[in-house]
Amino acid sequence: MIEAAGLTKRFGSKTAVDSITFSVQPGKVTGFLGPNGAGKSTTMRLIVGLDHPTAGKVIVNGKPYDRHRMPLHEVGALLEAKAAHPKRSAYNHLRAMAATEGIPASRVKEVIELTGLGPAARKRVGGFSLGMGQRLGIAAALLGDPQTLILDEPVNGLDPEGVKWVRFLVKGLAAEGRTVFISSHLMSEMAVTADHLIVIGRGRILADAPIDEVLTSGQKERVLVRADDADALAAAVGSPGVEVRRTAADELEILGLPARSIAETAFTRGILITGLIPQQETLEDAYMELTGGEVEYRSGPVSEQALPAAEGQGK
Ligand SMILES: Nc1ncnc2c1ncn2[C@@H]1O[C@H](COP(=O)(O)OP(=O)(O)OP(=O)(O)O)[C@@H](O)[C@H]1O
Repeated sequence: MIEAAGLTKRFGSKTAVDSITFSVQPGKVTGFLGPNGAGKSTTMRLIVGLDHPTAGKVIVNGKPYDRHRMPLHEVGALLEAKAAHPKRSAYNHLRAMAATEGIPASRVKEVIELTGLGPAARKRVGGFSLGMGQRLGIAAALLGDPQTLILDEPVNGLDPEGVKWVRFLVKGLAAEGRTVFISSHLMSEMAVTADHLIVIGRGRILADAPIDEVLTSGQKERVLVRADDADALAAAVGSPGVEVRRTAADELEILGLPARSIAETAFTRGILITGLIPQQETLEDAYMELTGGEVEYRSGPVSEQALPAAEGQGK
């Protein structure tokens, strides 16, 4: 179990993590979701003692991370891919880690098998793709067969097969009663992987609830309606709590009323409805609703002048 209380981290004038309190329970996958710069990695680094809080505290399995005598057996963490020495082979990297806590070579072989690293295990880590680096990071996290796993964006760089594999792996680990805390900026991934979600934006917790609750909270019914006289319909349905947007000359998007009551209103006013389509709120809509005001880096329109420079980057 992970328990944070008033956890705060400031870098100069920047507050990366702003007095957050939460607990991550064993036996389920808890997703840690938030846009870029929300404070996910910083929180995870605080949990495993790689950074020290400015205020508040966080404990794992009852103690601060660095008070555990055999931390690899307590907490496995994937914090940044390719944390290994580039000239070392994956096998030697894992062996060296294992040696620090007396973990046998047989376990190193096991995690290599488990993470599909087999064919690359003797190759230098420096030549690894992002995906292979992620697999190695996950192998390292699993080495001590820990009760708690903390994985920062584990599907980053993985191919679809790899993404599925991570999903299956973390669900299996949670089903064994372990605590699994996994960060992502992708709602779609969390929706199929996590049982519980903690949503963070600008260092603050925006939601902390079972996944189904997060996905359905704050949803307003949304219906797309086509009518011969859209103006008359807009006037007829207008009331506090109902939002009406004009999407075309004969089309309205109505929020806050079920389709049936729109149809009834139109019927009693003699307005002909030619289309009535209830809209499903997408996962991304739910996510945007939660994090909308809390995004640090917002995409803007790409100007034509900006394009050549952007193309030149990374070459
Ligand atoms: N060492 C540091 N020095 C200064 N600012 C930092 C440092 N580490 C993180 N920050 C800032 O703290 C904020 C939170 O960063 P963090 O990396 O924790 O976010 P994140 O949610 O993990 O984002 P991403 O999804 O982009 O990895 C950002 O504004 C970031 O620029």
